[in-house]
Amino acid sequence: MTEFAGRLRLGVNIDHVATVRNARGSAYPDPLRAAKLAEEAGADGITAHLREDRRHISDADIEGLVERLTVPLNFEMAATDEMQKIALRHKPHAVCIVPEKREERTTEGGLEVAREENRLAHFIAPLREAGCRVSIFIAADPAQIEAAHRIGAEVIELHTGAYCDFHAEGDFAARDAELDRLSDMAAMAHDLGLEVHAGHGLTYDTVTPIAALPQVMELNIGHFLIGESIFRGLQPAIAEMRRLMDAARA
Ligand SMILES: CC(=O)[C@@H](O)[C@H](O)COP(=O)(O)O
Ligand SMILES: NCC(=O)COP(=O)(O)O
Repeated sequence: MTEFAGRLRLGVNIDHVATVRNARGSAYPDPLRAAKLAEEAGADGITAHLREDRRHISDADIEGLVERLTVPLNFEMAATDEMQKIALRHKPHAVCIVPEKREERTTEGGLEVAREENRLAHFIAPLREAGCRVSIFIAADPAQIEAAHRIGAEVIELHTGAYCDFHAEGDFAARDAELDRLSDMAAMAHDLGLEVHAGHGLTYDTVTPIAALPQVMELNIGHFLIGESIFRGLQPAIAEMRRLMDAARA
């Protein structure tokens, strides 16, 4: 394993605890309780996506996380004035800028940084000045990585959704080709001085090759872990993901 491949951090995304809560409009299950359990289970951070439509995580959830977490909060948000104001109010450890469409079921594709470099450079500047580590959620595309670097992002998070989807569909040739692209982009981003993260759709079956990429410093994983927690509990589900990540780096 390459000398810079240190301990790979796990960010647990708790969006879909809120999805279950919102299904009935109840107060339970509480995403903050899940976050605290994830902390105890060894999560290195918590990720939460405050969507414009609040379909899962709410403004109150973010306030509770900011007040109660003892590990870093990675606040996922669209590049809108509303979300920028919320981020500047809370000043989370990290902000990850993600593409968002109300009609989507989940994040589709990466942020088209190259298409709106000037706007995004001005958008992230106050977040960086506020001390937030700014990450850009992008597809494995060199133009997007170069643009993320030019606008001053410190981190890029590579979208692993296509890789995971190809695996689930049994299209292993396409999966392996996407994995090669992710590997090449991780190396390119690292060589530019960007910190490299990855996430979306990762499961026990797909995490190992991504965790083995030496430039990747953090994985953000949520939907699968929350689903798996129904059967084995949240902390054991996290522990197994942690075990697989560590084994990939051994
Ligand atoms: C950006 C990303 O891949 C996820 O972290 C994001 O939270 C997906 O949005 P949903 O959780 O609404 O699917
Ligand atoms: N940015 C990816 C993330 O936070 C979790 O994505 P998923 O595991 O819920 O698909």
